Amino acid sequence: MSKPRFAVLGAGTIGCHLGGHLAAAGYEVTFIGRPAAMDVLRERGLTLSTSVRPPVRLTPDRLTLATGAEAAAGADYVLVTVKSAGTGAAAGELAPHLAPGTVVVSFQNGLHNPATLRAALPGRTVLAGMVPYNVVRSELGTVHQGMPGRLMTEPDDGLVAAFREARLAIEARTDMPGVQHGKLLLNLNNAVNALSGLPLADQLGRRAYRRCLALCQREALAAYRAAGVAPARLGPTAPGVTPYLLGLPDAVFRRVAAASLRIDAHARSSMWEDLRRGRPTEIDSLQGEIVGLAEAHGLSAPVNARLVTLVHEAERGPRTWSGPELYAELRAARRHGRS
Ligand SMILES: NC(=O)C1=CN([C@@H]2O[C@H](COP(=O)(O)OP(=O)(O)OC[C@H]3O[C@@H](n4cnc5c(N)ncnc54)[C@H](OP(=O)(O)O)[C@@H]3O)[C@@H](O)[C@H]2O)C=CC1
Ligand SMILES: CC(C)(CO)C(=O)C(=O)O
Repeated sequence: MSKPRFAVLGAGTIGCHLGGHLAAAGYEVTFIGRPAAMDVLRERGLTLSTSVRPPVRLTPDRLTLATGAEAAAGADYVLVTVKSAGTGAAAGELAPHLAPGTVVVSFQNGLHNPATLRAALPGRTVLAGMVPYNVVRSELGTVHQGMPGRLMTEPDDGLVAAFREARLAIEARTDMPGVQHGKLLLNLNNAVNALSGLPLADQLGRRAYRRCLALCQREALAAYRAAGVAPARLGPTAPGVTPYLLGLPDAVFRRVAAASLRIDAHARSSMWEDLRRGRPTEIDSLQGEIVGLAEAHGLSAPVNARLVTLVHEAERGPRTWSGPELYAELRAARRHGRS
């Protein structure tokens, strides 16, 4: 049987990581991205690095590069890896070109991307996917995976087989809404990390920042309870226990969380990368979701709301926050119920 063909719509950090592994394994992959990003790949090729394996280098002649969604025509699988705010536009661009039966997989953070794609792409199969680990663009043409982890997707045998052949660990899940809500709890750290300006390992090693995340997660868990949402357990601890662990002193936390904190020194949240590049962030799809969910159920989420405000301020002019400063700011927001 012939190998399935792939297209990646949104060939940035995650798109290059996923598409690059598939291309390295001999799959036909069309990378669709912005002209400037595709120029870099055309000149430098693509390097996939980690701290644990030798890098994989794809020379430019091994990359099929495009800048328009029409290049996805003929793909069996289209991996959507644009930021959440770009999903509606990407879906509209794909719609005229995808044959019935094409499988579209959202490997994005946030809760609503698969639904947005389904609404715009009738007759195609849209699957929710999830990337649990961090990838950063460490230098031009290089994407670096900074921690281990297993991708997740709604079941599709062909997709799972191809990813596994490409050495992308992946698990088929039948509870993707729970997975997405569990991932959102982890993504509440994106804002804390972005405002800290620190690598993830360093930031998570500091109790004051972890306490900021714990405040966010407590509000989120209350909103989930009110909404009847059961977040999936994605790590060694149950979501309800995590805020407690986050508050432990540094030395104790390091011992307890050692297994889940195999994060190398390069790893940063995708929101940090957005702020660094002067791009809008996904804050409205992360903390913003918690604020909306809380309000819809008669609750408030002032800590998450304050972070929405702080990150929008940082989009206009970055500033970094020390852990104690940010924790004091968020506690004040909680006390006064303000954003
Ligand atoms: N990076 C990470 O470690 C992780 C990211 N994720 C999630 O994965 C998703 C992708 O993130 P990431 O890879 O970091 O984002 P990037 O911004 O690096 O990549 C997306 C790329 O797609 C481009 N793009 C947007 N719309 C289109 C379009 N219509 N046609 C062509 N290109 C387009 C963007 O350009 P432009 O900026 O000009 O719009 C950008 O270059 C997000 O939802 C993120 O939260 C999940 C887990 C980890
Ligand atoms: C992996 C994680 C949680 C943190 O880097 C992420 O999803 C992101 O950066 O967007």
